[in-house]
Amino acid sequence: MQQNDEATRRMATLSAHLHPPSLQMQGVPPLRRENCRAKGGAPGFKVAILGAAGGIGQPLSLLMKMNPLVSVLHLYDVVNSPGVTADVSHMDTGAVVRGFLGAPQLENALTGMDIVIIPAGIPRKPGMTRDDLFKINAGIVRTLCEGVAKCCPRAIVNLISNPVNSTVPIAAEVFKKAGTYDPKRLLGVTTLDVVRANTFVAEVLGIDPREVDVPVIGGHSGVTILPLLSQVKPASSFTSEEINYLTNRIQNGGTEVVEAKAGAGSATLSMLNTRRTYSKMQAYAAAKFADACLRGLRGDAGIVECTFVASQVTELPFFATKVRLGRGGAEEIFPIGPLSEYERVGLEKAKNELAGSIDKGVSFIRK
Ligand SMILES: NC(=O)C1=CN([C@@H]2O[C@H](COP(=O)(O)OP(=O)(O)OC[C@H]3O[C@@H](n4cnc5c(N)ncnc54)[C@H](O)[C@@H]3O)[C@@H](O)[C@H]2O)C=CC1
Ligand SMILES: O=C([O-])CC(=O)C(=O)O
Repeated sequence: MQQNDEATRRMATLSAHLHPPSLQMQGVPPLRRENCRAKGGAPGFKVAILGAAGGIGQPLSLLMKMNPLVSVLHLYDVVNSPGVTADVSHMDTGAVVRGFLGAPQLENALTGMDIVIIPAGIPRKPGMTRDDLFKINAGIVRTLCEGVAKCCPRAIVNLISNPVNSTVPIAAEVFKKAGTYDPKRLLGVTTLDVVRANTFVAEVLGIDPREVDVPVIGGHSGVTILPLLSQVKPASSFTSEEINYLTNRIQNGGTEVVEAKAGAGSATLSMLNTRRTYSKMQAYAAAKFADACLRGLRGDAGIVECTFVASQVTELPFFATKVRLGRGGAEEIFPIGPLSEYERVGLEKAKNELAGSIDKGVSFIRK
């Protein structure tokens, strides 16, 4: 019996070689690819990246392929996913990689996934706001989330596509319509705001950024990005000049990169930040946030990250705060905590702008 299994596995491996991922994507269905997992490959989670051939998608695919918690990695895009898939699939790490190209292959890309990461959509050019991306990205996110609702309704969704303040409400409405909405499983990725805040605060304090933890609440655009400098760890005090400088720099970090790239896109590399380590190996853990979700799914205790999520901490239906990630997604949402007067003023501005962006997303689906 065991011999038969081994023979089947070898045949499937050979068949996979004769029909590599790039060919299968042209219509040849994968032949029992589950038998092609590297021998001894650890069991893990199934992750799909939608928009895998893009500026964020490509390095994210690389890092997810290196994440020991991932056993199956599906790379979907409307262009160039065969090349990215062939390339990434040659890495000698455990995850089995499969590629999917274009709308007819979306459902296969999504079926059975535990986590779906969505960086699909256009990025900003200088002079644009994130909201200027709504026209194109809203429709992209709607279609992809309809696929999620149909094919992997229990998956945890990490939504990266901008404007996050509107695309998360869009996704929620799509899932509500389909009857699959679980607010704990829909997470807008705001980790980059925390990453920037940690970096810029560390620069001011003259300490290692890995030792700094700055909660960033609200949303992911301009004044909706509200760093809580009064809650920085290690406990630190700042002059009002420093508070102004840091708040503005953190709120405009994305624009700083868009302008420096001068038309060639927005932040991609800093999206892939991680500062964790796995045993002896440096953790190439994709976006820090996806890795945190995977550790939550595994059942690790004490996984806390900021994310834009359905929430009751303010009167708004969505708000970014620290949450505890677990097997069910955002299992606990932490309160904002005590604010300085400067932050209280900032919170009102953030809520005003967020309310409009959330409504815009909701009406896009309800109209
Ligand atoms: N949440 C956050 O912190 C951040 C969000 N972003 C956002 O992430 C998005 C992606 O940025 P980049 O990777 O730099 O852009 P990019 O243009 O390099 O890549 C986007 C990819 O999405 C693909 N795509 C377009 N329509 C698609 C569809 N219907 N289905 C699947 N894939 C599709 C494109 O073919 C392309 O490969 C942008 O909206 C950007 O604003 C960027 C940085 C940070
Ligand atoms: O600014 C942009 O357009 C991309 C983004 O969300 C960021 O870098 O925070």
